[in-house]
Formats: sequence, structure tokens, C-alpha cells
Amino acid sequence: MERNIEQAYEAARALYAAHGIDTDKAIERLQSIKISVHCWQGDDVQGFLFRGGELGGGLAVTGNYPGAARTADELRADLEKALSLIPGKHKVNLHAIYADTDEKVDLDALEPRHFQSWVDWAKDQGLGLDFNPTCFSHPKASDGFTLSHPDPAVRRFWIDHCKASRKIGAYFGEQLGQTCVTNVWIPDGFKDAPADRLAPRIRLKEALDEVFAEKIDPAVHLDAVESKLFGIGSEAYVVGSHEFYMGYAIQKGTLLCLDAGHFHPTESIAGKMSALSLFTSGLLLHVSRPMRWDSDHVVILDDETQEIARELVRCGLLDRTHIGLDFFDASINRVAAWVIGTRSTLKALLRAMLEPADRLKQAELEGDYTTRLALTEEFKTYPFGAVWDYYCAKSGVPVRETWLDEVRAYERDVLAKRNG
Ligand SMILES: C[C@H](O)[C@H](O)[C@@H](O)C(=O)CO
Ligand SMILES: [Mn+2]
Repeated sequence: MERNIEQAYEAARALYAAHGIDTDKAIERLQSIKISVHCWQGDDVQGFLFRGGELGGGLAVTGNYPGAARTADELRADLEKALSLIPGKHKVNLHAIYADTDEKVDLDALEPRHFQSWVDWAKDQGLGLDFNPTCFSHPKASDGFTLSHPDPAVRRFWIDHCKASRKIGAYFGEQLGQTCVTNVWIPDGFKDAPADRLAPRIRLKEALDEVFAEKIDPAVHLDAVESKLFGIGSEAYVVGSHEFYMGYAIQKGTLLCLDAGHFHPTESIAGKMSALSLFTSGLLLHVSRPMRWDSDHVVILDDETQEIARELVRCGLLDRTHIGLDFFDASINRVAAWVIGTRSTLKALLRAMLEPADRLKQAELEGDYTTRLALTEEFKTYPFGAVWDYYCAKSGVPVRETWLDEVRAYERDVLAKRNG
């Protein structure tokens, strides 16, 4: 390790130690945290099952940066490159459309064997896997409804797909010895004001009950449900709203997924976590960056991400929260997008671990809001960057922006050679 990195770390360690904050312990803790890195940033949510099809479900990816992965091998190579530039051991989050098979198989007939190459790769790389049924970008979802569809035959198809997805998730968990979270998100909703808000929700509840009917060992597999306020084409009404899934998760014991882009623009998921922790079995986060709407921008170290990390640390939620990423930006290098989003999320967590949380809570209890505000502000310029640099160096990944050179070299040698 470079001497100046060590020296800066020693100075930072002393500054934090003066407040009773152990930087070595914070690093150790950060090292144990797994971020679930979403595969779909690598190919603009295309997948491999129905290549060339339109992206559905009201999702939109803008940009035409060259080098998107076209095959599972390319996507894995890109993920490997990104993960080699991120400290720690993490998970990869797959959607069902990322099945790696030559068979012509529809979503309702998917089996674990269609994902064997992913499992072998994850084993080899020491990674965990998470999973998602893909309830969009399919002819049976073209009218905007899946699990809550009024036609029982269409509903049946999506129920069977979600059941198949849980089996695949359970296989991941068994094979990899790491709990797999399978998250159900559906786009169902109306563009304009519905005449009946209740009936689709009754159908969705019944469909989910059937999907989750088979019990799976929670050590290998956990279910999550993800709400959304609105989507493109479902501006007026979304069947799986926050209230719907909050109720469902609490009643049925599934994880509740909070996507940072799925609420009103001024509504923060950080503000919800403490309350939900009292009533849910756990949370899944989709850390994302909405800009004016659910635009899925790459996560950065902004106030919202910092506040999410703070809540995880200060409320002691790290052990029961699964942290996933969800963004897709095709206007920049896609490997860089993963690196920026994941490193920023980890930085936010480290920074939160290096705050004088006990002191702040004590000041608050005593009604000393002056100290609370003063310390909060002063700690923003404490040298957490020196601790982060040291952690990166110690983990054998590039320090500061030097990772970009590696991405540029990969772009030149690999990504630029892909066309079509
Ligand atoms: C690919 C989607 O982003 C993802 O499945 C879902 O989590 C979502 O956030 C939809 O807006
Ligand atoms: Mn999401």
C-alpha cells in the first residue's frame, strides 16, 4: 500500500478515535456488507430470452453508449470487470429474462437448469445471486396487466412464471449457500382514472397468495414485493401500490421492497425504514436515483443515499435489510455505471458508520439540538475519504478515480469491439 494512503488513514483514525469511533471496526463491518448488483444495467434491461423485443412495463432506458452486453458471457465478463473495481464480496441480481439457454422456453416454463451457467459462474466468483420474475416485455403483458389481469388465463401464465421464479431463486440459495431474495414487481395499472380500484387489487392479492403458497426454507430463499407510485402508462393508478404491498408484506411475512424512485418526488424511503422495521420481517432496498420521476439514474453519494445509509446504521437495520441497486443508464459506459453506483452506496454506508451516532442521539435526548446540528455539519468534512481510500487499497481495488483507467482500457479492448 502506498505510504501516503496509510499516513492519511492514520491521521483520520486519530480524529475519529477522539470521538470514540473505531475506523478499523467500521471497515470490518463494511467488508461484511453485500450489495446486490443488478445485472440489467449491463444491457439496458434487454435480457437474452426475447432479444430485440421492446422494453415494456413502462420502463425506459435512454442513451446509446456503445458496448452493451449481447450474451450472458459478455454480461458476466462486464460484471466481473465492474466487481474487480469495487471493494468487498457482493451479489448479482438477475431477472428471469437473463436465462442462459438455447431452448425456446417461455417465462412460465423456466427451470433452474436454464440458469446453471449463472450458478456455476457465481460459485466460481464467490458471489451470491438474487432473482426477479420478469413481468414485462412480453406479449402477455402488452396491455399493462399481469398478476392482476382480468383474464384468468393471462393471470395463470404470470402466476406460473412467479412460481417458477421462486424455484429458481431457491435453487440459487441452495447451490450458493447464500440466501437468495426473489423480488416480485409488476407494472399493472391504468393510464387514466379507474372505475374500480378494488377488483384488480383483490385479483393481485389472490394471485400472490397462490404464488407464495409453497413454503421455502428462509435460510435459502426469501420473497420480496415491490410497490410503485406510478409508471409510464400507469400514471393514474398502480395496482401494487405502497399501501397494498405494505399490508401484504406485514400480513404474509414477506420482505417489503422499497425502491427509492417509486414514491412522490419529495418522499424519502429513508424516512420510512424505521417505522417499517417494527412491523415487517425485513426490507429489500432498490437504491436508485429518481430525477423528477422514476428515471433510474446511477446512484451517487447524494443526500438521499446518505440518509438511507444513516438509517440503516443508526437504526441497526443492516442485518435485516437486503441492499440492492436499481438503475439503468445507457448514456454512459455501463461498467462505469455499476462501479459508480456501487462504490457510492458503499461510501454512504462507511460515512454513516463514521458518524458519532451515540453522541447525536444523546444530545437529542437531552434536547440539545444545537450540538446535534453542529456535530452533524462538522462531521460532513471529517476525512472519511481517507478511510475509504485505505479500505480500497487494503481490498486490492483501485484507489480514488484510478478505476476509470481500467474501465477505459476495457472499453478499448472489449466493449468497443462489440457492434449490433
Ligand atoms: C427492471 C426494473 O427496474 C425492476 O424490476 C423493478 O424493480 C422496478 O423498479 C420497476 O420500476
Ligand atoms: Mn426497483
